[in-house]
Amino acid sequence: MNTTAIPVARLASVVKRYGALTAVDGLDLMLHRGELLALLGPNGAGKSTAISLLLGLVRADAGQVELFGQDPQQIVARRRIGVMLQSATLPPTLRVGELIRLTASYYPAPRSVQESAALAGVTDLLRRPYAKLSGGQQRRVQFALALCGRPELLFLDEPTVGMDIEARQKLWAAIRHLIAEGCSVVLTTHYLEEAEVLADRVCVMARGKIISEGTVDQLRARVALKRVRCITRLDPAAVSAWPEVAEARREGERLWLSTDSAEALVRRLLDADAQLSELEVQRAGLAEAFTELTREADASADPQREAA
Ligand SMILES: Nc1ncnc2c1ncn2[C@@H]1O[C@H](COP(=O)(O)OP(=O)(O)OP(=O)(O)O)[C@@H](O)[C@H]1O
Repeated sequence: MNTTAIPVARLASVVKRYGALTAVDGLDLMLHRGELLALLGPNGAGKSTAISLLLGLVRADAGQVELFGQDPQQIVARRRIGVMLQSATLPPTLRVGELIRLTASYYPAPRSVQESAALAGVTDLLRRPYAKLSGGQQRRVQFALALCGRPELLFLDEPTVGMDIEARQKLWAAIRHLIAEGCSVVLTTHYLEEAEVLADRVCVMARGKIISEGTVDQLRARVALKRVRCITRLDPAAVSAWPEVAEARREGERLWLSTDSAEALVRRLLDADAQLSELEVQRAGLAEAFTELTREADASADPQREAA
């Protein structure tokens, strides 16, 4: 059998309910080797539940869940993954080096402690007790633990929360290194910039379903919004009432506008303020695309989902 053709992870028509609440509602998701999939969505969209299903931590009420073509509760499947969840409880008195050595011992062909520490940028912390580290340092250690088993699939649930920008960029570089080695990654994040920098594919979830899927560029293109910026005396409250304007706000001396009809808006702005200057028109970023997509999903929401 050609094992490379088997998806690394697969959810097919999966449903997960908590009482009357349907947290995951007929979800289809496929991850291939060497791919980084970013799961985005507002709080409560079902991202962590989807990951818990793939990790075998919760059982689906309906549908199929597979890791490397197997039940995620099989130990052989679990030995091929690395996990960094939102909250980690680790023995506080152990030193970082001891934690990495202990975690690596569960895997058949782990990286050395030195290699794991270097990849996660924690070499200088190896002799420090875990409990004495800062939040951002603990997050980096958790990343070292996730990668020390040389996983083929890495789950990163909000990995860079609490990290400063330098630590975040180092972690992004390490993730790219792992991807280049053939590792697959499922990433959830609220930092859209993170998905923009790393993701091959983005799935936007809302209310337990995928509402949009594609590359960052495809998602941007699907939402026709453009961003218009200028220096003007016009009042954002008045401008936001114009039909061409989706959103208006002032930042310093600049007016920021989102629009799906940039040409008409620019014409109207120039008519309304002859002194207007430094006019710029750009495609929307992932942040705007994401807000717009989830707003559309909310507008067509099924009121039965949260019938609890
Ligand atoms: N163990 C549980 N018991 C009851 N309800 C739960 C449980 N876990 C999750 N839920 C509910 O399921 C829904 C989806 O939650 P989930 O944590 O998967 O969302 P999320 O997209 O990961 O959100 P966030 O971005 O806030 O982490 C939410 O309404 C949540 O309250």
